[in-house]
Amino acid sequence: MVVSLLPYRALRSISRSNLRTLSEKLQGIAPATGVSCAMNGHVNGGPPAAGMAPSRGVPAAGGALAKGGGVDKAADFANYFCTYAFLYHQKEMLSDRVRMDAYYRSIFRNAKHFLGKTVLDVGTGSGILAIWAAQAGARKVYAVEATVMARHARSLIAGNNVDHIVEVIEGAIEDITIPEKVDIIISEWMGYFLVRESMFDSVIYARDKWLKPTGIMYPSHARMWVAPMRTSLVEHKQQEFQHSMADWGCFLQDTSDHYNVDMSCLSNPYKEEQTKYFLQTSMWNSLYPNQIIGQPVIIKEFDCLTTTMEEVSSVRSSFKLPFHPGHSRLCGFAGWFDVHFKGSPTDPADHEVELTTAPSTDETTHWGQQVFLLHPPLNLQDGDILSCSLDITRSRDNHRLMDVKFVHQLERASGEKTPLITSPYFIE
Ligand SMILES: C[S@@+](CC[C@H](N)C(=O)[O-])C[C@H]1O[C@@H](n2cnc3c(N)ncnc32)[C@H](O)[C@@H]1O
Repeated sequence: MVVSLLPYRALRSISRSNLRTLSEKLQGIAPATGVSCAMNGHVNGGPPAAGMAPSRGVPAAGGALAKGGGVDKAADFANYFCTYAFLYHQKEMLSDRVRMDAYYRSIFRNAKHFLGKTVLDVGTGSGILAIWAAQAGARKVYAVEATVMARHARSLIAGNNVDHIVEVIEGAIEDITIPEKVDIIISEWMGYFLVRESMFDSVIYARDKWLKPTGIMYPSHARMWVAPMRTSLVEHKQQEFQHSMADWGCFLQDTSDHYNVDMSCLSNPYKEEQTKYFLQTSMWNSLYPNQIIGQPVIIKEFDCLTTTMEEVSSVRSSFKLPFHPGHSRLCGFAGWFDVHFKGSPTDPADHEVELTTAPSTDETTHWGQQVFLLHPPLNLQDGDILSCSLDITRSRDNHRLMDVKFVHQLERASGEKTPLITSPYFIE
């Protein structure tokens, strides 16, 4: 397994401008392997350098799906769970102040929900949410963690004197059993653009099996957002792609001259591979609000109490993106999410709390935003509206990664419509 030396979560402690510079540098130096963890880490992790394990959940290429279509548990464990077993990785999440403050406030400002209640923490990691639930007055907390991080959680929980309340259970939520149904399910399950990692599945599974009919979900709601954006990354990625193809040309020549083999029949598959890697894979970025050039729209809302597996496994949405006046170029789309802690309809929160991962100058999160670049960018005129449909499904080879299809068309103020464009992307 590849362990990240400079995981991007750690960069929370680096100033925002340094983070940007580092991100850009690293995006420029990683080799285009086209496969494996290195590719995932480079493209999506933004800051992590080539060969480093990608960040949140780390699904590597290589497939977590078994031949029959079900999840291959061993591969899933090796590809997805592996990094969550490292303290450095948990520390990066624990250092995300926006994330931490939101969960902390949601629990302690709504302590009435926890007082004397039973709680299930799905994916307890270090045990932080379970500890807070106990400190807020829970009678019993079941803290379930699939990886050996469960052992660290156990000692952290004992070290904070709540081991008489919190019981750590090492195992996947799908495989374990607890002796009773619970009043609250708490979990931090959100991946990039909300759905990457597919961990919400496990929370839904836990809810359907272990939550009392009167139970409450923490968080209770989640939303996915999309907005039009501008960025110089379009040129940057185009240049990288052109360099890579020029290098392929030299390689063909050298191989022919020195080794007498004509490799040109591989040119098309190579180009396809590089196109996917440089131009079609969405990127992690921490955008400034002024890079958003139109009104963000909510493309999907989930009520965590009622959402089904089917609803999360494929997200389809049609929407219109209006632009702020004065922008002449659309470089792509930014995607992010927020979650809310509102309690339940029968037992609403005293204090609703929001955790947002929207572009911000100071309230940045380790999730950042996912950027989907347009190659080439679209020329805009004032009054244009982009009519879009978005289709997010799970990757055929790895259910924790996503395939995205954007279909879009400009509607001019004059009523004229440009041809429909279909752009495929991959969230890796
Ligand atoms: C994003 S981390 C959150 C950790 C901790 N709750 C926090 O907020 O800092 C998600 C954790 O859930 C665990 N996890 C993911 N899916 C799980 C499953 N199906 N069963 C048990 N644990 C799971 C991962 O190993 C990881 O430690």
